[in-house]
Amino acid sequence: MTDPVTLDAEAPIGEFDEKRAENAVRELLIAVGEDPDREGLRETPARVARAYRELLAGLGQTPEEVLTTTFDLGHDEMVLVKDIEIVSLCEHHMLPFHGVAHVGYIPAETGKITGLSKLARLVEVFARRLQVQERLTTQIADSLMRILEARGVIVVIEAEHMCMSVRGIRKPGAKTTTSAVRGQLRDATTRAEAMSLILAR
Ligand SMILES: Nc1nc2c(ncn2[C@@H]2O[C@H](COP(=O)(O)OP(=O)(O)OP(=O)(O)O)[C@@H](O)[C@H]2O)c(=O)[nH]1
Ligand SMILES: [Zn+2]
Repeated sequence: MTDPVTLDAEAPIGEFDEKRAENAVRELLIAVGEDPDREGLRETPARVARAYRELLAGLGQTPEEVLTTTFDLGHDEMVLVKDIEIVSLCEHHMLPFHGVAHVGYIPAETGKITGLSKLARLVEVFARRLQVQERLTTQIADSLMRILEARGVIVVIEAEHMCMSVRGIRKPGAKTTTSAVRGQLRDATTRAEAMSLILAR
């Protein structure tokens, strides 16, 4: 069985079986006391299956696929994209958590950099899976280090978890911040500079 915590960033798992997902939703409707054949629910299993296919699309993608475009611009200082909106599904309740990711890196000495949109695509690859926020943060950071051979990486994610706001403890508005810092960005001065750019509004 795949270890969910160390889930290999390069290895997408399983195919999405839409028919099976539909059947499961139909079962769930029956389990909660609903009639899946009533007018309003007739198309619901198919809709929910399509929604999950979309929300979990990252399971079929690898970070290598999206970080293909690289340029050699000779730029060797930090590149930071802020406020990348994310929606992911928490693996404990399969409820969304949503917020923003800030992704920065110091390119390799060769100046190998990627397109700015690719950083947002990379975030999507990992967000569109069943996740915990910590692992999402780590996987983005580690794949940038590995694939771009970056000298340093910082990833900060701020998110609100529906499982904490609409059920359970019911604390809407509570935000969780996670960070992953690698390589030269661990240096106190560089890290402080990155954090001040991230926090600047
Ligand atoms: N560390 C971490 N915890 C998460 C994340 N998403 C959800 N959780 C937490 O996972 C925990 C699961 O706890 P359990 O006690 O097994 O489940 P539960 O009975 O539904 O817990 P409550 O939410 O406290 O009602 C909860 O504390 C959630 O808040 C995440 O991304 N990271
Ligand atoms: Zn949860």
